Amino acid sequence: MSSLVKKTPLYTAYAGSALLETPLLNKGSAFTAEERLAFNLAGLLPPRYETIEEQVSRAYMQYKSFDTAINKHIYLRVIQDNNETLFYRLLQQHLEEMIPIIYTPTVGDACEQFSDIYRSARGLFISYQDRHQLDDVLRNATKRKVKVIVVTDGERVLGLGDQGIGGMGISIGKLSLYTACGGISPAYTLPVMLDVGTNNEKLLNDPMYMGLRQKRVNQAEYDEFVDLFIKAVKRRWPEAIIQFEDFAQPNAMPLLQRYRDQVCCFNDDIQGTAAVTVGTLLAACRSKNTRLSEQKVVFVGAGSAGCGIAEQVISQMVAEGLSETQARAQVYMVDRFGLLTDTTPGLRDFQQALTQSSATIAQWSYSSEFPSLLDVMNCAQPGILIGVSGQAGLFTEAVVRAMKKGCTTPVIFPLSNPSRQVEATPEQVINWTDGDVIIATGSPFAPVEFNGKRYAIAQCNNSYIFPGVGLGVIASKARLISDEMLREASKTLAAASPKANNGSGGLLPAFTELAALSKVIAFNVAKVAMQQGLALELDDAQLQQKIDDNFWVPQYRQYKRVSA
Ligand SMILES: O=C([O-])CC(=O)C(=O)O
Ligand SMILES: [Mg+2]
Repeated sequence: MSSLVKKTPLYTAYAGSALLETPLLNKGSAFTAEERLAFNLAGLLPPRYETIEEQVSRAYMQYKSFDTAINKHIYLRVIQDNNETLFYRLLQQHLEEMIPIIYTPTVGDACEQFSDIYRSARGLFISYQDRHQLDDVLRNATKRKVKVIVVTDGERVLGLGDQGIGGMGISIGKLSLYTACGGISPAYTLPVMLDVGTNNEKLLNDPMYMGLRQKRVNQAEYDEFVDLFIKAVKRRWPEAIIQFEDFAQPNAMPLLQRYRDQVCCFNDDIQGTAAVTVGTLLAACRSKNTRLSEQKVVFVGAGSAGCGIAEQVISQMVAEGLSETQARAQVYMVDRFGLLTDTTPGLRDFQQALTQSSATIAQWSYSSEFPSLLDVMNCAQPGILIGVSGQAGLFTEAVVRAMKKGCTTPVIFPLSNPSRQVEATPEQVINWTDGDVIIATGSPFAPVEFNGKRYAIAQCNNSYIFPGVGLGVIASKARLISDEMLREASKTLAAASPKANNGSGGLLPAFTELAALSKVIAFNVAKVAMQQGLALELDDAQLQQKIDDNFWVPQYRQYKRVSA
């Protein structure tokens, strides 16, 4: 492994039970004889010295003893809160099996049941009531040198709506992937939950609910609070990346626009999802010997995520040679009232440039006020269908069959998370297209057998993008995260597609390749940041060295004691 394995000892003043209770430092039974002596651990641990491999075997045996995904999740979180090195070593060895447990889909259940399954503290819960003491709150964080913050207000968690304080689950899950797949040391990551109340009645009436028991604060209070938070972060950790996660539509885009030129931040649901989707679309088009600019693309779900992807698709079409007008004419946004057209009332500002002209649809035959998804399939005959609606079942048999009639090998991405919110299951899509389809989902799905053929289901999830982008930003000390940097991440992902490169295999690399892929994404993204004058100036060898130096591997270091 080219990553740096730190051979130098780590000096710490922690000792005795305090050392065992510090998850970043705890080694449990792996503390050596000398360390047990030096750190006053005698008698606090069973006498046998174990290696991390032995600890992993026990932990895996225990993991296997749990029958349900949520209990496996709870168990892994307990290990994480007890011994982070062991947690990541266990994860590294069983990555494909455990990612769906610590991340989507199980993390959705963990968010919904957050207060019920709560075990111990992690990250920062910053409530609206703390707004005048944010510097103190940030100083209380157990991590001193924070490089990545994933912050949510829990208002739109995956496709599950307002989960209030339960949103903390998604911040924790994303950061676990930053470490497992992007090599960011857990010592540098901080999950944050901004608790401004919840409008979820079920939570407000739940005696177990641990968040503020009030309705969400009003818009002016909210904006002021978020602003105080961003400023406090800027004072405490000026270089930290702030990843906005699972904010509801009315806040997601405005917050991104307000802060993206001031602080090193991005919105994972808008920009991360757009980057992974465009990358996966490029791979799909390449494996079909076509170009994105030759396709008509239909989106179901015209929220900030759908519109964010649509704008990136348009940029890509323009980069391939279309005029902007041509590109926009090839993109169709459908929401619950039907196709967005220039006569649709009440459009949000980010939807306005994504409408179809009434002149185009005047030639269509449709019966309701605005063309339905099925009408769009029949009349526009798109080659690509993308679901970001958060609504299960919207890709009906009629819709998929109509699409198949109008094109060869449709590209269908039901992306809503977690699995139960998916617009159609891979099995349905494969059945309704007689197996002639390129498919990717947002949450993981098992391979599908159809007519003796096995279809691997690519997981088009932003986890292909953010760990590598984060690593690149940290390694190059980039000040901001530009669209060009994210576009480079998409291109790098597309270039790694086994199916596009070899004609067979998965549309996207396996999750087990993610650490290696993240390093390549980091390198390419950092190069773009440098070209744009946003980062340190490094030559290729220096940059690679920085990436390797920043790539943490889960191994115990030797400890030496310093007096407190
Ligand atoms: O967390 C995921 O799996 C993808 C994502 O950002 C979302 O659905 O909000
Ligand atoms: Mg999200």
